[in-house]
Amino acid sequence: QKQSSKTLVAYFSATGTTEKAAKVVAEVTGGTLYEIQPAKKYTSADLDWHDKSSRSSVEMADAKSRPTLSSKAENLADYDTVYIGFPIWWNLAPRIINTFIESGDFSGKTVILFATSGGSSISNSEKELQKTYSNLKWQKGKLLNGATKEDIKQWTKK
Ligand SMILES: Cc1cc2nc3c(=O)[nH]c(=O)nc-3n(C[C@H](O)[C@H](O)[C@H](O)COP(=O)(O)O)c2cc1C
Repeated sequence: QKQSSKTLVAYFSATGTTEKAAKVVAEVTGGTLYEIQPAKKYTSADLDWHDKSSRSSVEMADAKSRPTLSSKAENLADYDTVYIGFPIWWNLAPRIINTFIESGDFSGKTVILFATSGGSSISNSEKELQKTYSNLKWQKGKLLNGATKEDIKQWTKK
């Protein structure tokens, strides 16, 4: 178990889809699964993207929004590869992903994104995070909509 502790699979999931993908990523990489949890869980009203005043809309409209984590991020020192998974919101990563990245020391670690969405590709979310945190050692991420365990195995091998 010791050598497998080198990969962390951190994910945020509001409705469980990204969580399913994250579990497979952790399984095939032998990584440690870690849920990024907001201090205040998102209700379905919070997730209503048709409502401009819903919590998710307000957060996504504000690039500086940093929703609070329920606990301090996992001790990153043990890991050299960190996968970060999220649902795509507004063609971006939810702001809590920014909170997570800013709460830990990722220097020297390989950071790899994955996401699920209703159809949007990961490109814009990835581009924006890579631009904001240009000091990190990024490796190409992947949209895992409908990905099988075999697909994920092939991708994580690279
Ligand atoms: C607030 C909000 C905004 C969303 N914006 C997008 C979007 O821009 N593009 C897209 O393809 N899907 C969008 N979705 C759909 C989610 O990305 C998709 O349902 C995802 O798989 C949910 O993952 P989860 O169950 O892990 O939370 C949005 C969902 C929510 C709640």
